[in-house]
Amino acid sequence: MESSLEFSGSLGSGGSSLWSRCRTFKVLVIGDSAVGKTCLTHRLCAGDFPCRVESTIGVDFRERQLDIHGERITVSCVSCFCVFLL
Ligand SMILES: Nc1nc2c(ncn2[C@@H]2O[C@H](COP(=O)(O)OP(=O)(O)OP(=O)(O)O)[C@@H](O)[C@H]2O)c(=O)[nH]1
Repeated sequence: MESSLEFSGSLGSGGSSLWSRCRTFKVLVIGDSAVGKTCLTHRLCAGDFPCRVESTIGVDFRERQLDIHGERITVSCVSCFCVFLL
C-alpha cells in the first residue's frame, strides 16, 4: 500500500483545498484457474459481472477510482493464476 499527496487546486483558489489526499490500494487476487478471479475484480472495478469471460493468460489488471469523503482512492487489482508466482 502506498500513499501520496497530490496537488489538486490552483494557486488562486484560497488554499483550503490546495492539497488533497490521494491513496492507492493494491489488491492481489490469486487462485486456481476458473475459480472466478476475473469476475470478482471485474465486479469490483466495473460494477457488474461480465457476461462472457475467457481464461486469463498472464495477469489481469483493473483499476477503480473512488471518492470517499473528499479523498481520492485508487484500487488497483491484479489477478493471476498461482503458477505465475511459483
Ligand atoms: N456460478 C458462478 N459462476 C461464476 C462466478 N464467478 C465466476 N463464475 C464463472 O466461472 C468461470 C470462470 O470465471 P473467471 O472469472 O474467468 O475465473 P478466473 O479464476 O479468472 O479464471 P482464469 O482466467 O482461467 O484464471 C466463468 O465461466 C464465470 O462465468 C460466481 O460467483 N458464480
